[in-house]
Amino acid sequence: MNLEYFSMSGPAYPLPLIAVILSCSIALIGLICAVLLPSRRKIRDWQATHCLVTGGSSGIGKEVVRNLIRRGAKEITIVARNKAKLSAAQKEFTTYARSRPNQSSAPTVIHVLSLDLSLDFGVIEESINKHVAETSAITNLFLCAGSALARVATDTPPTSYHSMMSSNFYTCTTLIKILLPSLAASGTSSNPSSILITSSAAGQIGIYGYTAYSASKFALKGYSDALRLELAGKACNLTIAFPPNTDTPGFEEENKGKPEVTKYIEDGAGLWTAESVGDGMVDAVAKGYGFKYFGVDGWMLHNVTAGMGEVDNVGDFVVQVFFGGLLRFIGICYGWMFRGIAKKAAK
Ligand SMILES: CCCCCCCCCCCCCCC[C@@H](O)[C@@H](N)CO
Repeated sequence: MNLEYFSMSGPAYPLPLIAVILSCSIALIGLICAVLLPSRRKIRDWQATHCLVTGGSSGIGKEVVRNLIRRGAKEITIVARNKAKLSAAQKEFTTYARSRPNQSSAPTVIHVLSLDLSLDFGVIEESINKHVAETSAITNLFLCAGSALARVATDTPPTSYHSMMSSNFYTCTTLIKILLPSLAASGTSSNPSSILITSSAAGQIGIYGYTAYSASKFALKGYSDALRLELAGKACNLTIAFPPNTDTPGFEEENKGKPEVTKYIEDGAGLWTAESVGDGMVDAVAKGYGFKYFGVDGWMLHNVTAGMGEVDNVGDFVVQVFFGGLLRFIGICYGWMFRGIAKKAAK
């Protein structure tokens, strides 16, 4: 080999050297990713699924159900408390399923289950088991139920911490405890079962006015990081989603009494439609992604808060390993800005 070719003396010579170094680095990163990143299993046959969706009668959950119908899910069970809302949703979804274009399979069968997920574990377990016995085993779990309270700590009643944990966190842990054994057993490598947990962008960053809400959504992140390890080697995918503000009836409700500082900070990430969030979440589940974030802010937040969590694609691996410092710097600047806003409001 003519070493002069690589000498740094001429202006054109470094180029081949840079190209070699770049190709070797890309090959090395590719190799590391291929060996270390968990392999993603796609859901290929929705016609073999029975999806259980919590909060499926309105907001993001409703859009999740509509998306599953369009994908041709065989059965969907919607769990919610309000019987009237449930039966209206069942009617609406059944009509939607029958009118789905390009039907190559039977329309989705819609079941409803009226259940208060804050009840005792035993009561919920009995009701779910009875429903499964009357229908079929649940293969895909979509945990979309939840609520938000936006109050500063001094205005947050102690009971609200319990109610936030109850509606956002325990609803998930209870259903996963009941259904995990059958979910793990029903998945195969060509058609894995799946669990979707809905956290929030406020489950990645503590936001002014969300002491109780952020805490309950952060809890889901810790829980899912631990659960992901338990699922290693099982044909059951776990996806956790971190939506920003979403235009739903629940959002309208939470805005009543929300501190102005909270509104100002969260408005920065925009207001997403329930349809785009619901579709995005089901798409991530279908593709077997471990994490679902929304927009550029979501992308930055996900990568800057990755910590010791798993990486599920090459892009995130490269960003977290090589640009982590830069993102952290941007994060610190955002932090200064949020602090400045809160200080100004305090005055
Ligand atoms: C490294 C860069 C970091 C970028 C930070 C961007 C911050 C964006 C803050 C987004 C807040 C969204 C909060 C969502 C709250 C909803 O879950 C809640 N309102 C429920 O409806």
